[in-house]
Amino acid sequence: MRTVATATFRIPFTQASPVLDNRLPVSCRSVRLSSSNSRWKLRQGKDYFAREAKVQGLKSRAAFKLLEMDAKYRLFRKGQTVVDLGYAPGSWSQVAVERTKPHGRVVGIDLIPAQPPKGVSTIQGNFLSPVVQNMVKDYLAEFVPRRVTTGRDAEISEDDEPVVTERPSYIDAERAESIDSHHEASLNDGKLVDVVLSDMSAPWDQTSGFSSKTLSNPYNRMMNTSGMNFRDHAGSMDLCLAALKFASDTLRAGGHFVCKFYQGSEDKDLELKLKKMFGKVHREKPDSSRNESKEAFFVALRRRGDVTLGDIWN
Ligand SMILES: C[S@@+](CC[C@H](N)C(=O)[O-])C[C@H]1O[C@@H](n2cnc3c(N)ncnc32)[C@H](O)[C@@H]1O
Repeated sequence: MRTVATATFRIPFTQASPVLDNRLPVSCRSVRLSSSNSRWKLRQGKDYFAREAKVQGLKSRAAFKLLEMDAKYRLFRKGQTVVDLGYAPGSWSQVAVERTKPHGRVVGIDLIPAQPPKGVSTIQGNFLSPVVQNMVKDYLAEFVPRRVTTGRDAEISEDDEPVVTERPSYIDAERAESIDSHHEASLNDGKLVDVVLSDMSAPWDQTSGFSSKTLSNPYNRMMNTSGMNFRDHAGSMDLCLAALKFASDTLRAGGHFVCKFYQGSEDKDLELKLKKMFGKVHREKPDSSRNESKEAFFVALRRRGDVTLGDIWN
């Protein structure tokens, strides 16, 4: 698998951009009023994270949201399998490739066609469709090698803190390992994914610029909120629930789940569901997420292997 050429990403935690000048030149002011597209471009130009993404070769400023969450919760490890739902244009996938190399696997799914970032396998389709979800599962079953899990060995990485325990006898250790690995194998049956990410949000319908759209620069079709809070909230709940169902089928015990949502009346219910399936659940609003946006993220850590969808849906 190919890997991203960019070295390490820097995470700016403080919004160091200078105070923006409201007194724009007349030409800019007229552009500002002309179309939402131009407004978006103008805002991106002034945005610290958007500029920094360009400098660091990241596909979009969204990368910094995931980098912040990873810095706080250590979501990734070397060699993991990551599924990135709504990956386009691909900055989260870039982060996942970087953090899981070498030997990591990143699979991205998106509605719209986009150039996959280096090292990422992608599927184009509507993730709300069961056909597309099955396609992703088939892809994983075919291309992700089953991890040979011997007791706790497979979970230990060099990042883990050393744990000092009393050594059991050889026979006890063999017996415990066999029980552990059988139990774990049955819990992880068909579950091949270590981290499920979802940054999905419904793209705007494209109304202009059809002739100038390219695969490598699809971003302005992905400006993602309708401006109607309830519609954005309800749409994001559907996408999060689809992502959670998928995670329930594919995420290994101990795996992590991150999903974007637009805050509203139903997010508490989603949080309760997540709390039943994961050891710890955090609500996050990263510094790089725009203040004026109602977007936020659930970071759900350590999937409980014995909890199924039936247990959390009441
Ligand atoms: C904010 S963008 C994701 C940005 C991405 N995380 C990055 O870092 O580059 C949201 C993406 O979700 C995708 N999306 C929305 N609904 C979807 C669905 N039902 N199935 C697949 N992708 C979807 C959109 O096409 C869009 O590309």
